Order: sequence, then C-alpha cells, then structure tokens
Amino acid sequence: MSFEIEKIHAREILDSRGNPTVEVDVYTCCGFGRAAVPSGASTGTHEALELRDGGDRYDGKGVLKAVKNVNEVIAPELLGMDASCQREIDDLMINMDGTANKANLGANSILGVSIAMAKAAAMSSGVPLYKYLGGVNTVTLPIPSFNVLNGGKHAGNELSIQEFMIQPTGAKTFSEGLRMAAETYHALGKILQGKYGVGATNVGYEGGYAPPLIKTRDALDAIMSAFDVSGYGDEIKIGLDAAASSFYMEGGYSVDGNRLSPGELIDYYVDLVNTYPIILLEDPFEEEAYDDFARLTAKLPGTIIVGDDLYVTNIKRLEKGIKMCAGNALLLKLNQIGTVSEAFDAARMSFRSGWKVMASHRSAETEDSALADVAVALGCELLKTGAPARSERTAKYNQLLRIQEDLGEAARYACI
Ligand SMILES: C=C(OP(=O)(O)O)C(=O)O
Ligand SMILES: [Mg+2]
Repeated sequence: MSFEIEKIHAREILDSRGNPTVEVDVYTCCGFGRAAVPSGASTGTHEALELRDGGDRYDGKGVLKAVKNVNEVIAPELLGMDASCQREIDDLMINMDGTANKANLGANSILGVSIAMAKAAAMSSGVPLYKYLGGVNTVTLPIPSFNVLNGGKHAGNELSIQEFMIQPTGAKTFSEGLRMAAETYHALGKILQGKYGVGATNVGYEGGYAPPLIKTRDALDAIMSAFDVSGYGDEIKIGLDAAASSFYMEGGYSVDGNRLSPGELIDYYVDLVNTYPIILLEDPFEEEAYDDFARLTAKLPGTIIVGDDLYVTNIKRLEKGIKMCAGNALLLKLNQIGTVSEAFDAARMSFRSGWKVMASHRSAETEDSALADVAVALGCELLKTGAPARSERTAKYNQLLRIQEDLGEAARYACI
C-alpha cells in the first residue's frame, strides 16, 4: 500500500525555553503527521547543525531559514512520494543537503520532516507510531531516567554535574515506576525547601530542582534522604549526566571547587559509585576523551557508561568507541544526527555490540511525544526526558502510559 505525500508545511513555534523551533506537518492521502524539533544547551561539537537565522529577531535564534528550507526546498522534492518509504525519503534529504553535518538545509529542517513523515505513515497505516516503527513484537517499555536535580549549564547554581537522575529499576511496570519517581521527586522538593529555603525548589531547564548547592555529594545526600522519605530506597537507583565538556578546560576538570586531572576524576567517580547507588554515568569526560571513557569502563564494569557528546548519535564516532570499549551505552538524540533512519542505525549498531541505548530528549523540548514511541520501537533499555513534571517532559512519560495501556497484558518493563 502506498501513502502518497500530498502536502508538507513547516512553521516556527516556541520551545520550552521560549526560543523558536521548527514544526512540520505532513499530509498524505489518508493520514497526517506533525513533529516539532527540540534543541540542546550543552550541545556536542560534532552534532549535526541546527540552522538559526542570526540577526536581532528572537536574539538571533529564529528558525525562519529552516522553515523556508522545508517549505520551498524539501517539500517540492518529496510531494508524490510514498510516506512509508522512510529510508528513501531520509536519504534524499541527506543528499539534497550534501554536507556531513546537514549544514545547508539544517538538521532541524530535515528532522522535522523525517519525524512528521513517520507519524503520517503510521496514521495512514492505522498503526500506533511505536508499532509502525518497531513492528508487531514491540512490547518493552524503557526504564525512565528522571532528572530530579539540575546543575551545570541547565541551572543557575554552582553544581558541576548537569543532571542527577533517578531510575525506578525495581518497579514491575512503567506506570509503577513513574509513580515511585513522582513521589520521590515531591519528597525531594520538601527536603530541599526545609534545608535550603524557599528558592531551593526553583527548577532548571529539564524540570529538576536547581537548589543553591556547590558540592555533588550534597545533592546526592538530598536524593538519598528523599529515598528514605518515599520508601523506595531498594527500587530506585541513581544516574548522573556529568556533561563533563562543560567543566573541562586545558586538560583538567573543575568539580566541587577542585581541579582534577582525568585520572583523579576517574577516582572521584569510583568513589561516588562505591558510596551511592549509582548505576549510570553519562559523559563522565569531555567529548574527545575516548581513552578516559575506556579506562573508566574497565574500572567500573557493573556501571552503565553512556556517551552523549562523545558519540552524538553518529555511527562513525560510535564505531570507534565500540572498538575501544569506550563506554557501554549510547545516548540517542535524534536531532544530533538529523533523521529517523540514521538514529535507528546508531541504536542498532549499539545493540549489535551488546551496548545499551538510552533515548533522550533535549534541554529545550516541545509537546511532541514521538520520543516515547521511538524508545519503545527500538527496545531502548532507558529513556531520559527530564523531571516527572512540566508538560514538555510529561508529554513523553504520559505517552508511555498510553503505550502501556495499548499493549495491555503484553507490555513488558525493561530490565538492566
Ligand atoms: C539533554 C542534555 O542536554 P542538552 O539537550 O542541553 O544537550 C544532555 O546533555 O544529555
Ligand atoms: Mg548528556
């Protein structure tokens, strides 16, 4: 069956940081798909290019050029094609752009079309997006990784570590895990207010609290106290996204007011993992430090070591990392690479190598919930999309609730 593309239309909308981003509508003979593109703050140098207008409008952050590229360059080429030919459509856009990092058309233009195309084809087929992308045996929901406390570039405090996440690994279902995490998030809010005063529950970009802390251990101790209050100390674990490129300079890392060499930073992480129930470390080193990733992975074989800025969802960088054992998990961000097909390639390369995949939002998000479907379609073990609060984050968690309901008895909860 063929679902002819009848119309493609892009517009500028606002993301959760109040900056413009691209939204794309795709119409077929018998379906419709709408996708909105997220945006990062602690972006990796090797990510595909997000096309911004420059100039005064929205402080130079407009995306009218990217919108125009969809409406005037991409759309005319794609009209009449079959929306379910995802790979062919993605390859055509990659070739039209002609650069390695999508600098001509912009990864934001291309990705908007790519995701909207998948949604339009799913609706045209009468199949939910997760099943359309994943097939009939798609039954596993990821363990959510909730960012409950924010630092680094995502918060106005002095914590070096960007994301303090909690994972309800001991829950039996996704919905149970969501409830446990939300209860713990509220307990954490009360603890922070009691200890650090009213402003301590202001939030960062991803909805996690951004208390006026400096030391990593103070943040971890507050989370441990929240476990005591919520009573889920056995069921919930901790993950950190250090986003270490943001506190790296001239060969050293600034953490907790100290300057550490890469070797000292390894010892620091080992000590944290031995003290707290930490099961995951993302971007523990800067974005070129393949060797240090490999050293830490060898030292902490039981810990999930995730590459985000290091791999930027790019199979060339990932291939090198897999050969070097530089980590054991990929962070999957669709806008780092710019098409659904290429993101699936990266996830599959990870799985084939015995690595895990954590699907991920960006720090500026929209109400688009496709990420939840993508995570289920691929069978990702983990999904991070911020705190269990704020609509641009709960859009994804709530979509997972709907998917769980849709699967009924067949639904499984990932295990790591
Ligand atoms: C989600 C992240 O942040 P950003 O979108 O700002 O890169 C991250 O670093 O994992
Ligand atoms: Mg990260």
